[in-house]
Amino acid sequence: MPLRLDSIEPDFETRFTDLLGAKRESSQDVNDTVATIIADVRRRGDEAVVELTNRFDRADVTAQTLRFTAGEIASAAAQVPANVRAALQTAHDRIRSHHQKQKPEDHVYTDALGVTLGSRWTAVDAVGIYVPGGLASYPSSVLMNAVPAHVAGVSRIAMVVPTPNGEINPAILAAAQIAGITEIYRIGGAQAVAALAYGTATIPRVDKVTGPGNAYVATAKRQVFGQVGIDMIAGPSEVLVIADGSANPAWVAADLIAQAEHGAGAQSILVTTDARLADAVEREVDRQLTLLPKGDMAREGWDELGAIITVASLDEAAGIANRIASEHVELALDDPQALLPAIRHAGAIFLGHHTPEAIGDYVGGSNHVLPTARSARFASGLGVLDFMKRTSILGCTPSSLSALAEPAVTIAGVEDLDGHGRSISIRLNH
Ligand SMILES: NC(=O)c1ccc[n+]([C@@H]2O[C@H](COP(=O)([O-])OP(=O)(O)OC[C@H]3O[C@@H](n4cnc5c(N)ncnc54)[C@H](O)[C@@H]3O)[C@@H](O)[C@H]2O)c1
Ligand SMILES: N[C@H](CO)Cc1c[nH]c[nH+]1
Ligand SMILES: [Zn+2]
Repeated sequence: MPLRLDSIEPDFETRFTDLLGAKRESSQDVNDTVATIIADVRRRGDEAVVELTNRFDRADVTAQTLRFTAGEIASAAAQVPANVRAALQTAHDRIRSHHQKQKPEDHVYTDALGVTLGSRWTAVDAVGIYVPGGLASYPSSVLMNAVPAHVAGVSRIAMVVPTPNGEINPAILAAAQIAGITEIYRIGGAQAVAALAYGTATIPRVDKVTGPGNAYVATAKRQVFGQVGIDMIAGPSEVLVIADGSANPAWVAADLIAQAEHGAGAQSILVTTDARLADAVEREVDRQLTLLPKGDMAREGWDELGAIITVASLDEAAGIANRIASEHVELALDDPQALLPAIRHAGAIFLGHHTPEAIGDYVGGSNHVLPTARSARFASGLGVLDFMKRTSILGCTPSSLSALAEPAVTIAGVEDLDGHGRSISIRLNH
């Protein structure tokens, strides 16, 4: 049973706070397990990666087979039916055209004192993209990671993907082929993140690791941050649907189930102004779960972390959505534009009855790698800028240096850094 809350109940705040705390990206157990795995990979390199991969994925790899060969990629991709390839190509092209619009421009100008100021964008040299593959397989996540990296101009893209029982969905490799990825390793979990961050004999280290994954992957990214860059914490999926009486309960239920089926830690929440809709959606979820092959997994998620919250107004619904800061927020309303400005914290917002979140997972064109676990309060979804960095440019002439010297030397003095002051004053009148 999902949690049922009504904002007029006296204990609402306490129960809502419990709900906010319920979805923890990583428990102490996961933190400890991940720290041990990372330390092991740093110490023993390939040997640890192979051992952990065979233990967690039952994959039967050796250091020699960690990397897919060009022949393996080509023959797996060739097995993919033409309609699947065409669908992946459509997704690729739409993601690419949207992400091309995110490319930032350099700018340089000279201010009134004659100081040249500017910002220059350059790509990260080498990135590791994580494609999840434990409970489900995600060809779409190959594209969501690889396309913005290419658009940014990254020269080396190394992809990792777990192969449970030694198997890979050929569509993963077809997506990689479409996206032009050739360096692919059969590894997942914390050991893959550690190998990318620290490097092994077989897997050269990268500068940044991106991509979604389960709690082990999200925690590993958190732990290697600093050694490498990371995009964000993109852990188990979430959706929050804001609906009023205009919503179709069957459609809302289908969207809640779609996130719950991502498995462990996935969370689906409905916030509605209409008590009758709340009851109808709860009944619909139960009915539809019996129709799905993966209904059991989705039911587990719905029972464990699902919630239906009844509120008095759409403004109140927006306030609750902002406090939860969900990965996805759907506005299942006749006039979604009216509420849009009020939603400030969300990884992605889906407008109106005809925009199910799943269309964004695949072919909408926007990125599905999005911040989870309330990190949308401060983080954004994956995009071209995640694969670039900005360098500032500064240039003084003799006269602009003279004009700025006095305040600069003064500040150096109050910081008691005379060497700084001297490096400025030594140039004056030259
Ligand atoms: N936020 C996003 O943008 C986004 C996008 C797509 C998918 N997702 C999420 O990605 C996740 C994919 O999870 P998944 O499990 O299917 O694949 P995964 O690739 O993330 O994780 C599989 C790996 O987890 C590790 N693992 C599993 N159990 C372990 C244990 N007990 N100890 C140590 N390591 C262990 C193994 O190494 C395994 O290879 C889902 O939670 C889904 O919601 C998020
Ligand atoms: N909803 C997931 C997180 O945004 C992404 C995904 C990929 N495939 C299906 N769903
Ligand atoms: Zn999804």
